[in-house]
Amino acid sequence: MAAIDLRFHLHPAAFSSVHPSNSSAKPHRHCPPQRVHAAGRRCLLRAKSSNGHPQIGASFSDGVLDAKPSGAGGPAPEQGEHTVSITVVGASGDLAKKKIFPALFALFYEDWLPEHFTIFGYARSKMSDEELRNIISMTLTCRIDQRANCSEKMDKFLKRCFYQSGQYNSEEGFHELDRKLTEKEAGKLPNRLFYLSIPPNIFVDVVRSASRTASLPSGSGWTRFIVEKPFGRDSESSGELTRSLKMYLEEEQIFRIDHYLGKELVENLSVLRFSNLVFQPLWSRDYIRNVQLIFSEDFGTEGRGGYFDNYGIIRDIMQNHLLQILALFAMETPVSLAAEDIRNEKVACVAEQYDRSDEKPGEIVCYASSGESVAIDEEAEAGGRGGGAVQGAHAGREVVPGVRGRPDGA
Ligand SMILES: NC(=O)C1=CN([C@@H]2O[C@H](COP(=O)(O)OP(=O)(O)OC[C@H]3O[C@@H](n4cnc5c(N)ncnc54)[C@H](OP(=O)(O)O)[C@@H]3O)[C@@H](O)[C@H]2O)C=CC1
Ligand SMILES: O=C1O[C@H](COP(=O)(O)O)[C@@H](O)[C@H](O)[C@H]1O
Repeated sequence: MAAIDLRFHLHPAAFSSVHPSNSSAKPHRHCPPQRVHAAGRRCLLRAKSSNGHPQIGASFSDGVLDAKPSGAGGPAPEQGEHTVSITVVGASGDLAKKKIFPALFALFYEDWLPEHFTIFGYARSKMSDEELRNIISMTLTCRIDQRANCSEKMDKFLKRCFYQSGQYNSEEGFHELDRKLTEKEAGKLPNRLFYLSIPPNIFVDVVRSASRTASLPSGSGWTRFIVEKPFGRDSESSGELTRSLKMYLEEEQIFRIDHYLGKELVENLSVLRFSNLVFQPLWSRDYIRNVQLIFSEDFGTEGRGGYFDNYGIIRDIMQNHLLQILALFAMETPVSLAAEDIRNEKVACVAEQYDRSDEKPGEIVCYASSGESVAIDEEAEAGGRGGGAVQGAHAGREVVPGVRGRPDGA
């Protein structure tokens, strides 16, 4: 069976400016991390997101789905019962089935969803509410610590799930969705979230149609959109995507998601680094010789062939998921855990790799599939070899926009 195996190799010299071996070279900025303690639950890092909402909160725990008045779409009313409607656009797809519905169920199971909520699936495929429920129920698991009353909870959850079929680029389907959402909101103070679980080439169509017909009027609750990566295939198309989205939305309404940042192991990386006196002094090129971030899947491209042909596996997971982990691993201590400060340190760290590639020591080496090393370099970029698909056991050279490096000895 074909497998995908990408390695991200970080040379120790990457630490050189980040953690100078001569500690007098740069004053060390100390910032103890703050954590949010959710009663009875694990500790979460508190980080403010770039659009003003708490970063963890932006993943549903506070201010987003608990329907407190906040966010774009006008101030939500202060009093009365609130309700939140979550529409998963692309509900028939892989991500929706594998991750989004199970994640929503996990939130429901742990009582993180507000009392009044409704979930809608939206896609072109024709299906009834019952058919959607059947599909969803196959992937729901009680993956949480306590599994008590799991099937009972699943039934309750599924009863709150509905389906609306429609096109992405026409307003008709979204009109009908709006009608059904209004019916379910039943006079409560509404808030609406649209999760775009669709290929990126139709993001703007959906935002245009949904914002015109199914978003809440100003003065009512908020309307927000979660956008999945990839955010374009290079910086030009990424800028174009943002400009297009902003024709219909305020920045505060747009939430860009990288689900790797929500993985417990990745979240814990910051805790491990900045909360441990044992590790802090050791986290430098003096003590770490080699770091490899390995992305490995034990299955083939499955339904992703067309997508990989357009974007490539490197754009799919490397210049987002793996680069984020690399940055969290190698960045200098941020002045605070506000998202802007973390982002600034990540950018500095990645820019450092870029700047140092001419001096040889800073390097990012990528191995695709069978272990063949893939240099991310300017020469490849100039040659225009971008975005080839990684399928089966062999991979071509690919270009990561804005990142370059060299393999050992090159
Ligand atoms: N799959 C994953 O694990 C992850 C995916 N992502 C991102 O999430 C998004 C969705 O991914 P995924 O669910 O895998 O994608 P899918 O290819 O499964 O597409 C989702 C749905 O979109 C509709 N669709 C697919 N292709 C087209 C098209 N060319 N034109 C119009 N509609 C189309 C289909 O629904 P219908 O025909 O019923 O309308 C499909 O069920 C992508 O941006 C991807 O990069 C991010 C992280 C992980
Ligand atoms: O973003 C993506 O990630 C998944 C892998 O996610 P994981 O949480 O299962 O590790 C990958 O399969 C998909 O192609 C990509 O778009």
